Formats: sequence, structure tokens, C-alpha cells
Amino acid sequence: MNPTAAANSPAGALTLAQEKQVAAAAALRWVRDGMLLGLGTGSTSAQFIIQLGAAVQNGLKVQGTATSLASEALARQLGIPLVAPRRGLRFDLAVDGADELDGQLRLIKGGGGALLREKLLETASNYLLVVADSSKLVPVLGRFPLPLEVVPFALPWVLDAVEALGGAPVVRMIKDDPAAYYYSDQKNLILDCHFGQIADAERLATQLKTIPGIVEHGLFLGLAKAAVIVKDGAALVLRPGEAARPAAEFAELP
Ligand SMILES: O=C[C@H](O)[C@H](O)[C@H](O)COP(=O)(O)O
Repeated sequence: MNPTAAANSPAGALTLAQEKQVAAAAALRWVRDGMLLGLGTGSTSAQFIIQLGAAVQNGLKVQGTATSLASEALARQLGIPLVAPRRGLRFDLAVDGADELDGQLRLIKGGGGALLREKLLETASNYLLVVADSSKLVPVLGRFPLPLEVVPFALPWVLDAVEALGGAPVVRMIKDDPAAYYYSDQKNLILDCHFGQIADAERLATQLKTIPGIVEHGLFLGLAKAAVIVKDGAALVLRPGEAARPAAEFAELP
């Protein structure tokens, strides 16, 4: 663990960066030889990929497909064998972060702009395991603006339609160049939409699906089987609607 990060946190507490490492390490315990893995995107997923890479160097035999060009580059650099999308391809396990999750494991994803590929791979996975630091768990989704991936030509109409649904959309710009649009790996735009608290995520997801030009939205509903979150330095497993239990209790996928 990075000692500088630890030194910046209150006595005994882990930093969020350290929590991501702890969550990733717990997830790695359930990876088995021969698994085909969906590799997530973002800082927590990167921790998982880094630790997975070390395990592969030590002889673990797995293959993966990445949810973004960034994760693909990281996996390749670490020597994790990669497989391209093909008919019938299904993953034993996908491990990915989230921008928010609630107690039912409804997720908001897409803070890193990878929501489309994430949804594709995670829908094609037998098991989606979320890895998250303690800041991600919320009682009700909506503090984090909901990302939408939008075809550039459709932008004006999608802005109108999202506003009509009560969302305040903001076109994502490049952090280091606020005058330039951010484009996803598929060359689409990302809208970050402030809906306030999302009381009925299923209804909103259905409504967003009817808007032409929205390629995908960042609500991941009914996909996650379990989440590893970190509380007071310990990895805990959450399953939809169940109380959290120590990750150490699970020898196999929770
Ligand atoms: O598009 C990005 C993904 O949905 C990420 O998994 C999400 O933004 C969480 O990222 P992080 O682990 O960096 O908080």
C-alpha cells in the first residue's frame, strides 16, 4: 500500500485509494484458473487488473476482455491474455467499479465514459462483482450525475428529451481542455444528467431507452450479483437486499 496515502488519512483509517486496493484484493481471491473475465474500467478496476496481472505473472491462467481501451492497454502491458468479442462469448466473471450503488445493488456507472462496453460485457457475464470504496454506497441513487452515451448528431434532441424527463444534462468536456467535447471509445458524446434522487430507477431506465440517439445509459439494474465494499478497513460483501458480511467468510464467489 502507498505509505504517503496512508499518512494523509486519519489515524487508522484507509484512504479511498487504499480501500480500492483492498476491494480489488478481495475480488481476486475468487478468481480461478481457466476463468474468462470481463475487465472493468476506472481506478478501482485498475487496481483489480494490476493485482490480476501480478497473479498471471505467478502462473494464474485466465483470459479477459476489457471494457475500455484504457483497461485493455493496462491488461496487455501486464501480460493478461486478451480475447476479442465473438459470437457466443460469455464471461465467468466480470469485475468492475461503480460510481454509486444502493443496497439492492442498483448501480450508476459511466463516470469514466465506459458505460456502453461495460454494459455489453456485464450483460454477457454470468457474474458481475462490483468493487468499490466506501464513498460509493448510497441510500438512493442520484447524487452522482447519470451518464448517457449519445450519438453526436442526436445531441440537440437528446438534450430536449432529457430535460423533459426532469434531468439537467451537461455535455461532458475534456478535463484538461474545457472547450473540447469528451468522446467515448466509440466516438460518442457523454451527457452527465442531474436528476436529483432517482426514486424509481427502473422507470427512468425504461424512459431513457425510448429516446432515439441515446446509445446507452449508466443505470445498471439487476446485473450485479454482489459487491465488495470496504468499511473500517475491512472488505465486506453486499448482496442485493442482504446485510453486509465479511468477505473473508466466502471461499468461493459470494
Ligand atoms: O466508466 C467508468 C466506470 O463505470 C467506472 O467503473 C466508474 O466510473 C467507477 O470508477 P472508479 O473506480 O474510478 O471510481
